[in-house]
Amino acid sequence: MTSKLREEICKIGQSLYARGYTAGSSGNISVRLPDGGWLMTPTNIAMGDLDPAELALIDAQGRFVSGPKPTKESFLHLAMYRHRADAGAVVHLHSTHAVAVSMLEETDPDAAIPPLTAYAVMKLGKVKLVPYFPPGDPALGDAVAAVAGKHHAVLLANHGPVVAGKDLRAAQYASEELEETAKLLFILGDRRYRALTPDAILDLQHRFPS
Ligand SMILES: O=C(CO)COP(=O)(O)O
Ligand SMILES: [Zn+2]
Repeated sequence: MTSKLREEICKIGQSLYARGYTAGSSGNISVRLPDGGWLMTPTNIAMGDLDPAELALIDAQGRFVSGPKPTKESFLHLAMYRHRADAGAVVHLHSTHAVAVSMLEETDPDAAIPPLTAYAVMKLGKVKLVPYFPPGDPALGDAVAAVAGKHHAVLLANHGPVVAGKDLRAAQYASEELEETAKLLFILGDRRYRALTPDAILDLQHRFPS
């Protein structure tokens, strides 16, 4: 069970890295274990270089158990889980277009990604913009904790998205949807566009309850 999860974390990390969803040593992944603990990616490693035997194990109390030193954003992941009992995995990326959206003055802090497509609405809900704090700063965890109960997808200002899902695939798919929707925003640029109407959004929420 754990070995399958370890392989899945690395496979998805490698896939995200290979397709340019996060670069350098940025990004991290965590998965909740059946015993209440977590597997987390190590700090300072490219997602393309993840090794199933080299993941950090954290216990149900959030204490480091074994493996390499976990991501410096471990408290940020734990903040998401603490406020989302349904979350089985969290993905954090520095995906380029989403980071760019996080810096735009015009970005709505309560709905950072507009409802451009059905999948953006279905996979993300309303994306909350969280103010800037340095990576690894505990204040970042507090800021995410404050909004995690209402938002499973948040965008850290001048940094990148943090997305929780019921399992790792769900968190991956939602993270990709966030980046692709941010990319659409820039493709549209200054042109006037039609986003989904409130009625269309309600209809999607009814058809695809999260
Ligand atoms: O994205 C990152 C910091 O925000 C990467 O940090 P880690 O290498 O510690 O996971
Ligand atoms: Zn980061």
